[in-house]
Amino acid sequence: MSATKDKATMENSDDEANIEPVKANTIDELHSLQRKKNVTPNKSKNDLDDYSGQERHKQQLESISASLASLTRETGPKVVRGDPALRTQTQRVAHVPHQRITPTIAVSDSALKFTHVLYNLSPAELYEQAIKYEKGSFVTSTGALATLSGAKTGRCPKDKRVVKDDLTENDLWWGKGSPNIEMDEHSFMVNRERAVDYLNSLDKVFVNDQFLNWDLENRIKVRIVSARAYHSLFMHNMCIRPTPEELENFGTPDFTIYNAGQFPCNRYTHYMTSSTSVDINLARKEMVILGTQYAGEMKKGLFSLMHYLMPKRQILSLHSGCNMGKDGDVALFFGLSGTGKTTLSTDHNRYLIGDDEHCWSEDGVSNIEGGCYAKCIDLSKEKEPDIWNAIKFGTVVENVVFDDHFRVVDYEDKSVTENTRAAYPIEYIPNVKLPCVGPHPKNVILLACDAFGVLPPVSKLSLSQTMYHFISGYTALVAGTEEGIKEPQATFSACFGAAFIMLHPTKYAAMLAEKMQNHGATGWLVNTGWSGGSYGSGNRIKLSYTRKIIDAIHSGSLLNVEYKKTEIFGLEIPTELEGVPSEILDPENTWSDKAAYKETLLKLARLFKKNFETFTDYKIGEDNKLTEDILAAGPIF
Ligand SMILES: Nc1ncnc2c1ncn2[C@@H]1O[C@H](COP(=O)(O)OP(=O)(O)OP(=O)(O)O)[C@@H](O)[C@H]1O
Ligand SMILES: O=C([O-])CC(=O)C(=O)O
Ligand SMILES: [Ca+2]
Ligand SMILES: [Mn+2]
Repeated sequence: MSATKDKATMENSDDEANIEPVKANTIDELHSLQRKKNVTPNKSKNDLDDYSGQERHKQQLESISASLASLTRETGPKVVRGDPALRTQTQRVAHVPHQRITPTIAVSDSALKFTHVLYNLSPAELYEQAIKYEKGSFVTSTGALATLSGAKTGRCPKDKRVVKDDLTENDLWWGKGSPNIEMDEHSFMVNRERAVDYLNSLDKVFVNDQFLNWDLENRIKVRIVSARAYHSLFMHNMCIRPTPEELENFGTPDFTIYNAGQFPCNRYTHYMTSSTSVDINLARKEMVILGTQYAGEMKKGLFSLMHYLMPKRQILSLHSGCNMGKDGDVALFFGLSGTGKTTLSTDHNRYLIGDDEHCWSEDGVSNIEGGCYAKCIDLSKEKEPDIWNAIKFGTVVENVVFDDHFRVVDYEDKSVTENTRAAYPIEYIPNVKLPCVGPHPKNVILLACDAFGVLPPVSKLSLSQTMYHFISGYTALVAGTEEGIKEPQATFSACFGAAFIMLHPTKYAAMLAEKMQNHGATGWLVNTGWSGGSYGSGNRIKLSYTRKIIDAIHSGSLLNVEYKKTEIFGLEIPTELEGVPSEILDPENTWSDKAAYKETLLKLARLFKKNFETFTDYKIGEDNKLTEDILAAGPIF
């Protein structure tokens, strides 16, 4: 060790004459040389040098200040760009001399301080912020940023509120089964003020200006104001990232999220039932988050917004994955959480358009997002190589456990939660389709993870069956996976995303039926759940088998095989499929106890029937015949 050091010193002294003297007098000056100025992506080369650059910069700060404005005080806070802790940075120079107002009686304490705005920071900058200031932030062995989302490790649908006003009273779906729990405008403003005051009380906030929807004609500009680098990096990955030019001309956002998740709502506020509240106000084009730091609330809040805005433009919003084959054949993958949208749309032989949220317009499909949000529990390199490899620098991994020294993530560890997640930019998947748009779908695949083990691994659906299952939105997961065997829990979630829809499910269903009819798409029901018995006696269908099934759907080969009809559900099932043992194609074969099979099948059929009762009074679109067909397409017993 010391020998090497001596050698190095000697070599250095030999060369000494050739070495330039350090261009700094102090260590701080040396550090300041490390960072090149004016190469931040959101400044063009002449920005800040010329008048228009300064003007744009000023407008941007004013816009952010307006976003953060209190509605009971007169003005927005004084905002300035840059991290208050970084003394040597150029950004520290306050470019807002015009805002130097003398305090008057109407100005509150928060208007006397500057709120530093960290505007569209890069992943590297956000890593530094997270590691420095947010407990539980670590770099993993593959370079991802591990974070903790706090007490909430999943969404809180019971705490979601939507403002009921003249605009939304008739438009939206309210009441039984609806995810839209009402609140009034005043209570929204109470929560908004609380969030804004909290954010303004901080030294710094993160602001992301980004886009939703790859369909340029229907792109939505969103601004996310948050207090955590974790939230900013998550949204950087999940929304569409603007180019420097697009950011410069961003202008006023169409929708703004105030994420004050560290701070609770006040339970004495009308309509609040816990200290968590996730509030959407469509008229104000705003969303407020209090009392939960789970980042998925932002992603799915924006999805709710799209479920309102897009149908108004005759565009169908879909809780689905989407990919495209080499020949341009597009498939949609609908399904509730954990049924395989991300896993199956990420397919090494196909182009990924998106894993979770899409739009289907007159022109075809488009992804709403700029990233993917994959479940990580039990993630394995050989089964899901593309997702595995996407967990690298820039990716946020939430609530995973890793070893103390090498920071190698143990994907099997559920110590924090079973809902561990990775959020990465979509281009981290090698065969992504950029821009994330495609032609009209050829196949519409409905995924259900049936822990009862009675649904066939694959069935071909008629249009009315597709609509019946789309409106039902069935899956069955196992409640507690640890303490012994528990009964599977059936979940019905209309349109495979009842938590996010805004209008009545039949509105989306009618649009889907029309689009599928017009474009000749085929519907399929794929069970990614149990086979050979219910949870406890059977096993989850091997992912490799499901992939073979999906391959046969994509290639069209499954259209040309022999089918037989199942009893009760009346599903058309293939008798043979290459690469999949024929006996598993009919679930009845895989149950040793035939009576138990029949009983479980009937039990599930009754659950379907009961769930559908709420929809029997509704007409699907203008077509009476279709409505009748859909009602007849359910289980018969
Ligand atoms: N046969 C199978 N088919 C699909 N997924 C399977 C299968 N067997 C096991 N899995 C596992 O099930 C999970 C499916 O999760 P995935 O992330 O794809 O859900 P998702 O539908 O995208 O849900 P969300 O909307 O919550 O993101 C993965 O962890 C995957 O490894
Ligand atoms: O929103 C989330 O937390 C995860 C998700 O994609 C879903 O539940 O559909
Ligand atoms: Ca997913
Ligand atoms: Mn989802």
